[in-house]
Amino acid sequence: MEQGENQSAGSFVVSSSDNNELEDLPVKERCFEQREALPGEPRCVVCGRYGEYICDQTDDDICSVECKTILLARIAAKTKPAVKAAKRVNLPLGDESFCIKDINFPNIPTLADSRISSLRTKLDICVKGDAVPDPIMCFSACGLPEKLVHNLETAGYCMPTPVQMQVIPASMSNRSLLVSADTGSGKTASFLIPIIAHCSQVRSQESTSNQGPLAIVLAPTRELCLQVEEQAKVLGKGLPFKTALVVGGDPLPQQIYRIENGIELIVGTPGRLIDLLMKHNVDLTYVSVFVLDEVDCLLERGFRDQAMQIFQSLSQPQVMMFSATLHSEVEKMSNSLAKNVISISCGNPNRPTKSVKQVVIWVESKKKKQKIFEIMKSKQHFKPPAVVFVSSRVGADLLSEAITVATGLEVVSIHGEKTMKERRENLRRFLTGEVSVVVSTGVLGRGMDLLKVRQVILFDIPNSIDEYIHQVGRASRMGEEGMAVVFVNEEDRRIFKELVQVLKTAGAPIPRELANSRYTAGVYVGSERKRKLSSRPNRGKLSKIISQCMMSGINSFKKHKQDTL
Ligand SMILES: Nc1ncnc2c1ncn2[C@@H]1O[C@H](COP(=O)(O)OP(=O)(O)OP(=O)(O)O)[C@@H](O)[C@H]1O
Repeated sequence: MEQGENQSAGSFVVSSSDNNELEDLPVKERCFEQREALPGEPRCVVCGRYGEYICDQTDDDICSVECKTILLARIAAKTKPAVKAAKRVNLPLGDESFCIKDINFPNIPTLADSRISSLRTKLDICVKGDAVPDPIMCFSACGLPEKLVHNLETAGYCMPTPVQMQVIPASMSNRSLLVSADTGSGKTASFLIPIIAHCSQVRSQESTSNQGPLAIVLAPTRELCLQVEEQAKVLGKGLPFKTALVVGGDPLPQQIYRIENGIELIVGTPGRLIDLLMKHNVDLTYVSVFVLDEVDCLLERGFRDQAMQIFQSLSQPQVMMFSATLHSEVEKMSNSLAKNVISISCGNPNRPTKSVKQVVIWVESKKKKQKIFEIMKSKQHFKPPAVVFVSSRVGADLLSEAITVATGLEVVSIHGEKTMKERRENLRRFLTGEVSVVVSTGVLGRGMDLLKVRQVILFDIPNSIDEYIHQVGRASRMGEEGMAVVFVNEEDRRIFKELVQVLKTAGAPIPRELANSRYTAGVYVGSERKRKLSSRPNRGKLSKIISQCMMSGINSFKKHKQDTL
């Protein structure tokens, strides 16, 4: 692993020398003090961390006194106790401190403030706001329904990611949230888990015959909505929790029919949801949670009015806003949507995730096609499955055909002009491994969890550095290492300054033409870059790729009209 890479995952991983040191230490009191289990090592049966502590009353491996208490409580109840859902409370104004405790295990002490803040530092979590609830260390620690905890385990979620550790308790205390965290860090589950807990609690307690939706998740693309709804169904399985997908391209009557038959969560794109609400009378009285996923995109011109219109039809819901890229304007706008918002930031938002190696190649537009063919024909450089991002719909179709002709690879394209059926089918073929390359416009750039993808190629660099961060992020999930190959030339000068900053921060090589361009004037790319380069163990390989890729190509590849999300 290269220096500085894989920090978010690295915070949980210890080297074997750290390992020996830790094993001599006394029994850990709290589960977060324990390290992650290395492959083949015993795991704590409660939280999945290293199970170093053997509890006398059982043969199970346990990591700490905290998890021992939980385990003993479970044993005492003979079977696993039915976990009661946490009560959703409205905090009285001026309340100084509030902490989510596991109501099933009240004997577990809460941490002192100083230890909470050192825990947050350790997890790379920053919070802003009044009385922010403490982070949780395991899913069973904040009163989630037992079935939901079971579904999480089945999905392979042994323990929460840092963003989930902080967002879940904050959300369950009914507060509105503005959350920024790295791409691929688990933001989706961080809002779905509290939504599912809330919906199933309401439905199991409800005496009225209300079957209207209780929560709405808005996202900017159909594919992202599809993915979020799919994940919601997996996590909510077996609970009184049904979902409706409201996106364009699918028949509206079916969506209406589904909602009329009773659902808890609507996942939709703003345009189609507005359309549905105008044409049909959906009772939104009980919608108490409103999520804006990719909020910076949803509050941009184009989506903003629609998102606000939907928000205004709700009665003071809890608002949760998420993105890997957030700036001050969004923060200001978020305050107009909700009061007393908690801001949570995890890892390194507003930058490409450290897990992705960025290889920027200076290549003239007319040589781009030849360059991508060279990469895809090279066993060394091509790491399928791969996503290729382009700026136009026509470009996506032309390039996918050209790659097939030049390399023999089967390639599909996805963009806004295809029918929903085609988009679904092409995404399915790519995700199931039937085809190894997808050429896409920005529609796959944000939020898409393309699990096996470790390589993205930015054939056309996007218009903004934020979209760049999201597209690069498709090459890594949960801290897995990936690579982004980025084609750049003078035509992309609008983004040069920010791109150079981003590359400098990541210690990535900067092509000579980019470093010397007058459009990067004012951005220092001198010795610091050299120092960073020389400390990278793979620099030989990287510079070889760059020099190879700088060799020329063939025909021009026309830019076509910009695709919109
Ligand atoms: N606690 C967990 N344990 C294991 N895997 C998890 C956990 N939480 C989420 N994941 C997995 O991590 C991957 C990334 O999660 P997710 O798509 O929510 O990231 P994200 O932060 O929304 O990224 P992006 O900003 O790119 O949308 C998914 O495959 C998800 O299933």
